[in-house]
Amino acid sequence: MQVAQLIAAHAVAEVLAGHNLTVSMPKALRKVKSATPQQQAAAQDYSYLTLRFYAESAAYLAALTPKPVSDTRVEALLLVALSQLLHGQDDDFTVVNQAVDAAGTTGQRWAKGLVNAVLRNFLRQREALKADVTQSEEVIWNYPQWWIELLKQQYPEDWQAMLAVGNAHPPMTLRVNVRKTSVEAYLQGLQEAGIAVTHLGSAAIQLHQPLPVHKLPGFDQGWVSVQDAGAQWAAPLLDVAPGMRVLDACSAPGGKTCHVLESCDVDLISLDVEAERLKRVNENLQRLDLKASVITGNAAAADWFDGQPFDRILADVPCSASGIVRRHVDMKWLRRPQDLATFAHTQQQILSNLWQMLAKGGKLLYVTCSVFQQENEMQIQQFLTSHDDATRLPVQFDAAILPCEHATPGQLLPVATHDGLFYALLQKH
Ligand SMILES: C[S@@+](CC[C@H](N)C(=O)[O-])C[C@H]1O[C@@H](n2cnc3c(N)ncnc32)[C@H](O)[C@@H]1O
Repeated sequence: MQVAQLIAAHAVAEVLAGHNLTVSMPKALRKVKSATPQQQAAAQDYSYLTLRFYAESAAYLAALTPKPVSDTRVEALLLVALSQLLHGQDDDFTVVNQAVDAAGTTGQRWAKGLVNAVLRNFLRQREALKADVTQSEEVIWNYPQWWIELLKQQYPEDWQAMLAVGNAHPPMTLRVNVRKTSVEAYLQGLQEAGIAVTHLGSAAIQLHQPLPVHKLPGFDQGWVSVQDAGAQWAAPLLDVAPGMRVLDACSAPGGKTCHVLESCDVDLISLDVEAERLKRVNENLQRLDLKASVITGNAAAADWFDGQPFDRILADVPCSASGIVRRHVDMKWLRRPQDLATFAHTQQQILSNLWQMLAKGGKLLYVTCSVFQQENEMQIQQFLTSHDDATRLPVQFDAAILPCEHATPGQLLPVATHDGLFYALLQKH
């Protein structure tokens, strides 16, 4: 899998230079056109592994090299191999040999010798180095220190569990499209296909092992979608009724838009600022046999609005994604503490603008996939102080319907069965 290590190194180097993995990975795959699907999948796994345990691998690398590695791709290759040696499944000597071969293709003549020396020294000195390397919290938890401090301050009881769950593999959860089939019939189909699952409640079914979607019974026919169980709270909390005029203001790729439409016949506008991402909304609507008006527009502006107030508005606003870091492992290293104020400002602008489009008596559901209170509770408190026509309604997570462990008012903390999300329901009077 030297090819896989090389692709992962390309992707990791890009992330460390400040680019998202969702952009970096396809770019890295394009660089090595000869990669087989198996090598591409392994490259994806290696890049996730490396970014999940980046602080630890980087600390070992610093301890093993007297000065920083001058070539960023060779440095990334070493980080990939060290992560595999620390946390991967492959045999140590295979990892080292493949990394040395991969180094030979980087065009740096010194790279093979360096990679060989660093990795073999690691295998020899691993135990001796461990005590020095694993001193800091950054290395113990594999998060930046500011992130650890913020969670400690905001969640004194739960911060360790939250950090640990963010480093675990995310679950793959399905949502049955109850317009096309029943949950019972779909569970039966999964059993017949030999796919082991747990029915979490309502339309949410968790796979014991992730699968490519096309291997799921009826996926192409729209019987089922992939959606985290925590995200499946949005549609019921929005409390829609037939015929209502509904806006999903930040809708792409359309998970919540489709869930709302599966649950009720409403007149729904699916808005997003990114036209490219809206293509996914259209694909999902088509696959699931659902209808919405899909519009490109800015939720913080009104140039797309026809002046008819909405009965319900879903504002699943852009955020730090700190509640879904196990799915976006690059975010731990790309986010900066000052980003929270920027997100909070954008969220406030979107919220205030959408509020004007809500009918009297209407409800707005504010959602983030963040655990940071600047984007959540503090945001809503600030909104309520400046909008005296707003009442906050209780958000009732009923564990008998869907899992909601560790829920503080509106805040689902990330746990094994669901992501970390925040919900606030506001009514206009
Ligand atoms: C958390 S994602 C939404 C996920 C979606 N609700 C779902 O369930 O599939 C946030 C979305 O907000 C969009 N967005 C960011 N800023 C926006 C703005 N000013 N107006 C509208 N959409 C925006 C992003 O393009 C992104 O698709």
